[in-house]
Amino acid sequence: MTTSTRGTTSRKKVLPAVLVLEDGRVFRGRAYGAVGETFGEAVFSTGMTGYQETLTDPSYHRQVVVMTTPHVGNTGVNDDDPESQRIWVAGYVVRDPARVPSNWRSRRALDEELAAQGVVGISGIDTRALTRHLRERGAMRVGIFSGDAVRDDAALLADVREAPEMKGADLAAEVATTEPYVVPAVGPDGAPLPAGTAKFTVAAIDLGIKGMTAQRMTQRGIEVHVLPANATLDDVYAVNPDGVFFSNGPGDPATADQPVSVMRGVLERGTPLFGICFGNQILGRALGFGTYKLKYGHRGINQPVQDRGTGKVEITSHNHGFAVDAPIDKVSETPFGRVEVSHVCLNDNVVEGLRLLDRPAFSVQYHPEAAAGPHDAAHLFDRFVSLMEGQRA
Ligand SMILES: NC(=O)CC[C@H](N)C(=O)O
Repeated sequence: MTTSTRGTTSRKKVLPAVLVLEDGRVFRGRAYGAVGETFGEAVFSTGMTGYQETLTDPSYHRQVVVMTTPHVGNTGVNDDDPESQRIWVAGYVVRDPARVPSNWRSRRALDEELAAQGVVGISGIDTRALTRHLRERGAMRVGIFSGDAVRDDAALLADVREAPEMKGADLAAEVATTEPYVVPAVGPDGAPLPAGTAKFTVAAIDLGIKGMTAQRMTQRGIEVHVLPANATLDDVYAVNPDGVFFSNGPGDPATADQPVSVMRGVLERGTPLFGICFGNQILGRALGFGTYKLKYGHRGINQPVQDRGTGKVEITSHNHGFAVDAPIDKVSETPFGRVEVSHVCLNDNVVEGLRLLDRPAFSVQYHPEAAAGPHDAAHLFDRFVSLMEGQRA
């Protein structure tokens, strides 16, 4: 089996493709995007819109994303919506791709973009049947093969079963920046403020950060110092931060020992702290809770989450396959004081947020930055600002 997961040849004509799940189920369709072969964890996303944001979210590294919405690519690809510099999904599965993209911002067709970036996909399969299968059996390894990569099913299955699993995968450093960089705060007109004039400085540990997350902070007068995934506590305090942020990211949170130890140092010092998604799982671990793999995860932009403090329900954007194992009905005592589960998913009672009662720290498992998704939870960035203001008062 080749170790490459990226195809190279772009599609000139309709070529056959086959999707093989590790439990032996096979779907036959057409090549979509790059032609070749790819492997990853098969997961489904229920987002009806926002495919560009999904494709470029670094948390999807090594995952093959199945879209439950049948029509994909209708608005083409623009230069405004990517959440990072490239497409990160390992493969892409759609039912019925747009034949003619149409939108005023569109620059290219989605299948051309996938091909240009070497991302192997498949179209024309029954994505409802595939989604129901993953829902029954759980997320599992998958391969997509097209063009010359199509061989007999048994050989393909053997290759799929050799691919690495998501459980135990340590991936943040593979997607995060290797060099620190600064995203300047912006004024009301969106223009960057001169260095040193921002209201707050935040050290953001990049475990796979999305572009919109930094923007939600810079719009609130925060100068964001993005640091590599392996940043130390000294690196964090070298930027003299008012607050520390831990981002989303790919892989199994059980492997993220370095960020967990940095976070414990931040909690000890009592600096305001906010975590999103992977950052929520890291806060869970820093407090002494475990994490576990969900059967098929939450992915999409229409997931109902309840804030247990206010009782309010937010419709939120999700992308997680792991979750924090904390009791949802009681306040827990931890080495950093009392903590409550602040948010739960109404579909399955999974922990969606943590809040410390004795320190200025909180996190959510979902995506308040949206992109794509509703803006119901954007106020959480204001909560982070309030914690930093409170620390100054
Ligand atoms: N978006 C994220 O940060 C995902 C976190 C983690 N990789 C998970 O799958 O649960």
